[in-house]
Amino acid sequence: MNAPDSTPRRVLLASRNAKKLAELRRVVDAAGIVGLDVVGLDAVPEYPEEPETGATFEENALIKARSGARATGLPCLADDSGLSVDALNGMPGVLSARWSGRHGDDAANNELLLSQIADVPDERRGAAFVSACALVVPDGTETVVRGEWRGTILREGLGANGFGYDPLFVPDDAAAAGRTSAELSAQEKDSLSHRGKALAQLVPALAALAASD
Ligand SMILES: O=P(O)(O)OP(=O)(O)OP(=O)(O)OC[C@H]1O[C@@H](n2cnc3c(O)ncnc32)[C@H](O)[C@@H]1O
Ligand SMILES: [Mg+2]
Repeated sequence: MNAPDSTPRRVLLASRNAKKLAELRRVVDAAGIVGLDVVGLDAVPEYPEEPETGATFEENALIKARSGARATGLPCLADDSGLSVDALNGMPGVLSARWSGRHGDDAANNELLLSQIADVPDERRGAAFVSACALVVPDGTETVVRGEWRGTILREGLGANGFGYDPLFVPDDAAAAGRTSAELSAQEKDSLSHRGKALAQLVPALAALAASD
């Protein structure tokens, strides 16, 4: 067991998306795991990142977590996530970050998505945010989990919190009370979101890591 005064175990969160990174860090911190020191990519020497070529969120999360663990020798946690729209057969899916052709251009991605489903009636505007989170430990242990968050896509954006497609997404949950994900507080989003649900399943593996030598 890790004695309370022993050196905390460093864990790398491998994301280049500052807002996603903040969510990952918040949820891991809120889990209150004693003995973990969660660091971002700015705390480690730069390493070449492999392209996210996987066909699934799980494959991409593993690509990111494996390359971080291999390059740094640290346990590495990565998220691959996106929005799967029913009327688009699950797209943008793994292409969510670059749907408009410009990686990370949230406004352009949202605008393109809205135009693509402009003719889709309200009752068929269902979608799910999906997050796969992978934890890879340099000894070879790999854990991959998935969380999903169902909701409906609006016809225009509302709210300024969160990131990505949040202004367009009204969660099905009664607790959201018809607000978009960009109108929820950080704590409300974490308690309902795909990322919150995925990370909750990783807490035992993270706790085991913190307690290991
Ligand atoms: O790969 P990293 O470096 O972590 O950062 P990224 O932004 O490229 O992340 P992904 O490849 O996983 O793509 C995720 C995209 O899906 C969308 N997305 C994921 N989670 C979201 C959320 O909670 N709210 C809104 N949009 C989200 C958003 O467009 C993200 O850029
Ligand atoms: Mg990415």
